[in-house]
Amino acid sequence: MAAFTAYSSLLPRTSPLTPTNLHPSAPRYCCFSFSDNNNARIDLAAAATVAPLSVSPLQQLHRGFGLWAEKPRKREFLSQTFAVRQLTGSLISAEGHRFAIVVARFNEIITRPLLEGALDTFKKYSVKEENIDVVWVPGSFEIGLVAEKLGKSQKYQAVLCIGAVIRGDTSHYDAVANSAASGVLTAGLNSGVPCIFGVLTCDNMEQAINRAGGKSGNKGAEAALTALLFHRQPFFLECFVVLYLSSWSNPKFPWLLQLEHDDMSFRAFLVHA
Ligand SMILES: Nc1c(NC[C@H](O)[C@H](O)[C@H](O)CO)[nH]c(=O)[nH]c1=O
Ligand SMILES: CC(=O)[C@@H](O)COP(=O)(O)O
Repeated sequence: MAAFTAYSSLLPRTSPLTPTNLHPSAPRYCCFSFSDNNNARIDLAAAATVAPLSVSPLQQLHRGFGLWAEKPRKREFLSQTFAVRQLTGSLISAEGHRFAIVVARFNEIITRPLLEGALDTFKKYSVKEENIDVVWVPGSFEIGLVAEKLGKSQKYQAVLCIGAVIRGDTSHYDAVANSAASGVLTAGLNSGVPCIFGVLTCDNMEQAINRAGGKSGNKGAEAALTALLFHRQPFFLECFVVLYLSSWSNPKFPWLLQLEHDDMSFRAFLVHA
């Protein structure tokens, strides 16, 4: 049970708590799936009870939004947040995690060292080579399309996007750079999987060289670190529960969502200030 900390990563792809047929008074059944710290997936068929938090001491204690998990018998406190929430990712070991990298061939002299920087970083954090898929695309303009497909495949914890857009004589630069940025953003939003923006947008080749392992570091390595950190954000878990609750509950009332399972119970609370 100790594996379920605030840093447990809920896989956002799962969790069909269907708000359509919910009523606050009745217990509901749902399927909840998340991973422990070793990323072993655990699927819980859980009974979800949703009830108003009418008890005022609880309300005072838990103002804001938070969640915790506990063993029914031990009441072991695992994670809880109060009105001021601090959500961080964890950077311990990413062994067993899978990542995809989409990399643009255009300006390969820059994108290849960015890719190598990313691969080095993944290796440092124990991501196995066989758990990394690299997909080459013609240019940065094409990255978003492929990133979205990879994200939607639900095979990866994050999709890292690498490219290098270098200014020429015309306004073409702006079109490619902006499309790459919005493509990667859209891929993340549409797939629910973190799509990390590791696309350089430089005024000249010198700036690009400096950022591909030169005097300004390696932005591919930095982007890989972001992928490692971001996919462990408990944010996904909380975000999901908030969406679920807010889709039907009356905002004037606080609610408690409780998911019961043989081994543990999992609760989220939402108390409007
Ligand atoms: N000029 C740059 C491009 N241009 C190519 C486009 O990305 C795209 O492949 C083409 O327009 C076909 O759709 N790509 C880069 O990654 N960097 C550039 O500087
Ligand atoms: C992305 C670019 O700006 C570049 O490759 C295109 O150069 P140009 O504007 O000189 O056609």
